[in-house]
Amino acid sequence: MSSLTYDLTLAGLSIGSAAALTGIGLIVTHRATGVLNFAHGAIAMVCAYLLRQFTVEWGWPLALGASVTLLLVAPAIGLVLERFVFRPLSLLGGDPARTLVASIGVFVLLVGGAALVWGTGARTDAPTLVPADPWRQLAVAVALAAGVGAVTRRTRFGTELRAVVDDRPLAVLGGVDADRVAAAGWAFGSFTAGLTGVLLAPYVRLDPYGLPLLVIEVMAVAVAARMRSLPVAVVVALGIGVAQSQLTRLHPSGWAEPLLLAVGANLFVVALLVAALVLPGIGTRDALPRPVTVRAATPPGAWPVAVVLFLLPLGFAGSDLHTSVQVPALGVVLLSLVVVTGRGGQISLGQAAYAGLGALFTALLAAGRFPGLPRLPELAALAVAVLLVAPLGVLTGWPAIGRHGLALAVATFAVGVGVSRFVFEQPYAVAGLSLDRPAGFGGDRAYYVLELVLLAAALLAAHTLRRGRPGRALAALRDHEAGASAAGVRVPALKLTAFVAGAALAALGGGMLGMGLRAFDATEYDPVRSLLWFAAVVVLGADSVLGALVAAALLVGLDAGARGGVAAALIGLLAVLVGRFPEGPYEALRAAVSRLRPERRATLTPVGLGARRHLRTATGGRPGPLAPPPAVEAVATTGTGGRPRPHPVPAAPPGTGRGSGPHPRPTPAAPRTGPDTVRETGSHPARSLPTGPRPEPAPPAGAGRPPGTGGGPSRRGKAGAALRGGADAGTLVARGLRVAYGGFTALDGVTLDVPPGRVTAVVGPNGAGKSTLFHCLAGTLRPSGGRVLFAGRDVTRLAAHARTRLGIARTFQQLAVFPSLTVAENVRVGAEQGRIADPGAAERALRLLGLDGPVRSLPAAGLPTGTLRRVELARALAGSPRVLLLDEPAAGLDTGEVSALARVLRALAADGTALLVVEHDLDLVADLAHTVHVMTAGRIVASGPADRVLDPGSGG
Ligand SMILES: Nc1ncnc2c1ncn2[C@@H]1O[C@H](COP(=O)(O)OP(=O)(O)OP(=O)(O)O)[C@@H](O)[C@H]1O
Repeated sequence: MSSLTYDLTLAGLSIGSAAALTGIGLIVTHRATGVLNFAHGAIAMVCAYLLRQFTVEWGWPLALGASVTLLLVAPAIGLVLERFVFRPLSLLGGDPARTLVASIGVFVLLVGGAALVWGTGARTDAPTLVPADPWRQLAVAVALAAGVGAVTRRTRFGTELRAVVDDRPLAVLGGVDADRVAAAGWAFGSFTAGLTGVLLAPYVRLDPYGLPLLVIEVMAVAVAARMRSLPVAVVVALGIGVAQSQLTRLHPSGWAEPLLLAVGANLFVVALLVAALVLPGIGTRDALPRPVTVRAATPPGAWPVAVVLFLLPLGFAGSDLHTSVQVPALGVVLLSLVVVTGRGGQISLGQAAYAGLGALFTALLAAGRFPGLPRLPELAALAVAVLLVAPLGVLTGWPAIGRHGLALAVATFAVGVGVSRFVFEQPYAVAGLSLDRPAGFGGDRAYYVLELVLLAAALLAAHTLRRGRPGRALAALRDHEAGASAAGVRVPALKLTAFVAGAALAALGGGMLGMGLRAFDATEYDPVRSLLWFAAVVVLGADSVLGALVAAALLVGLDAGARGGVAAALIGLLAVLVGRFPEGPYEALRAAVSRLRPERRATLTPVGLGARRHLRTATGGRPGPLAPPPAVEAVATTGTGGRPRPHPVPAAPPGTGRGSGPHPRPTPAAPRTGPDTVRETGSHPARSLPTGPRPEPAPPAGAGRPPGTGGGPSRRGKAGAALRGGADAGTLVARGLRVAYGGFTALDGVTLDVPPGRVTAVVGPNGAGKSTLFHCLAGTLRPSGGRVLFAGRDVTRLAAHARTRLGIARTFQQLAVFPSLTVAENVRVGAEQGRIADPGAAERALRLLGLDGPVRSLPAAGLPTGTLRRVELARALAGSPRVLLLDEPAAGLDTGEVSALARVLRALAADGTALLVVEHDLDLVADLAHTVHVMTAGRIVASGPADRVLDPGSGG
């Protein structure tokens, strides 16, 4: 090996060792606690500053300073974080979105705190702990990895750690002290962070922003190791380190030279992009699309106050006015996060990249340096820049389609870092670039007026995106992605739209910021800003436009007078605490105030209680359609105290499977109830829904309609009838469906028909494959073999939302409502995204399910299960479906509610809808279904009319 190669390899091993340490720390913390610690780099930076403080400022011996820093302070930071930040969150359910916000909060808090204490300037006198000897650094990293590996594999603690990682609740039940495991994970993770910081500090710029970012960039190492394997992390870290070092020998020429040089110098960033965007999402706990925030209530009178406050700077002069110029611009940037994260529920840690691109493109366009475009006046340049940046929103929108939680956080952060390193910091893009304000708006006051106009336009855009149809779809996406898809929301397209709109808004704000400062300054759009802005918007109520404006004013105002870092420290502190107040900052404050005034507590009824109170009023004393009729209610409360247990599910062919307990015998044919009956239920549902015995199976669609068809929910009925053409129009068919999970066959050639006008039921013991079949029909699972046909069309490869739009609606076994939306809005989502745009459909569905009283205006959050089942069914019906798939619709309902549900379902079948019910409650199935299929071990083992299949005595 030539001496240059050898030297470069050594240098690379040195960098790689530091990266390996970071990877080890991140993985250990993640494994012990499930938290991807974004604050890792900030802890490293704080420890580096502390060691410098002890040795350089206070003159301590290096060994003492290093011991105190690494063995006392660093683990103590981890323990404090575990005890006071993350343990309370894990007690609240350990929602990854909230722990992510908290870890970003810690990052921002430490960075802000360090800036406050040590200033923002870079230090070049950090003490050298381990001389620039790569072998020693490598030895440290390898020894640590080996030590952790040995502890994990060989000790009791390691067993406990693995138990907690596999299943925390189960481990706790088994006597493992999960808090102790988490505390040890945090202490060790912080120790490695500290070690990384003190090792790196002498060789890089030690400043509050740069070092943390440098450390967090090497997160690629841990992501590439799937947050699990320490040896993989170490090997990847050393490999990238050495490769990056060797690449410095290359001297490419030609047009690609600057880019290749940038890639060579930023190989960890390239690795982060690859690991975050190409590899599948990390971890199993990252796939929770729960909202980061709830709907924030706007305090009364807040808007007029905000308007006055935003007009106030017009009376300022000098530096105050000059500083104020940043507020509207930052407000616009933060509005982009309100749309993407607040309303759409999509974590975006790369928003500064879009803001920066907005400023950069504006500057390039105004300077006539944008390839292929002429020089433009400033305002036109800003407008064109917004249009150019908007489609780049797919850079983060595309990963969001398949990623949630942590995986999405890492992917968007990676994009932000990539843009920063490969565009903003490259001389070829930004050298000699200046940016002026539009002609006529050169002065601060005039420019501020222009900004207010642009802010108003951005507010209008944000308002449009948050209200009305797109706003409801976005909120549905945020609240329950699968539910939104089932309601017909085109989830992938909507995510892309949200990110594109977010990119456009951020670009506008970024351009305004650049013009305000009269320069493109890359540090204004540093990836750390993304984290700060994200935290600021989340803590001030992510779905609140006003919150974004307040955040902008706070961020600019706090940092203007005092030392830099105050705003970051405050926002960080709030972000650390925000998970404790899931109801939102304003509500938390209101609740706190109310605790001081006990006599007013009654007015602060929690949503659930308030909802119930309203519900009683909503039904006006008369039971809704799914509420028990009085007689049943009396039995339910005085008799068995609940509904009778369902019969055991038959596991064998007919004639042997039915339980011996009493059950309602399938009753003889009754007069058919026509759709008119259903319509009448709009006003008096409980009384006018068919209460008699099960109606005769309706003839197949197209084979003639019963009298009374002309009425309707009946516009729906008519539309449905018009669309139902031939004999199999509207029939959902499964043909030879096969699904295997690994080597286990869950569906083994299942074939069945779900014809219009009939209730088809699937029953079977646990694990028979009913849910798997249901998922194949609904489009949430693609079978490995067989086909799903609807109205003669092959829909096997069609996504869930596309099937909904064709007319295949579904409900969920676990409720899938949108808690932040009102009952009426929940149902409207179904009507707006469904098969046919029918403005009256939502109202009819609300009436049919008895949700048209005051309950319609209540948020779904906290309503009782019975009501929410009605909401879900109403949402499905509002899309005017031709097929309705119901997964255990009776789960959680009491006897009266089940009877009422059965009446509604019968009426729907009578109206020509095809119904498939997967149900454990055989009484309900016997009462409702025309055809029953019995499943066992992935196969249908018996099929036929309900009375024959379910009743052993009937000799079927
Ligand atoms: N994602 C999965 N990975 C591996 N196995 C799975 C998965 N989902 C289901 N299974 C297995 O496939 C089989 C069928 O499951 P499925 O949930 O479809 O049954 P089911 O009849 O709906 O049961 P239940 O009535 O309990 O809901 C079961 O043995 C289950 O353990």
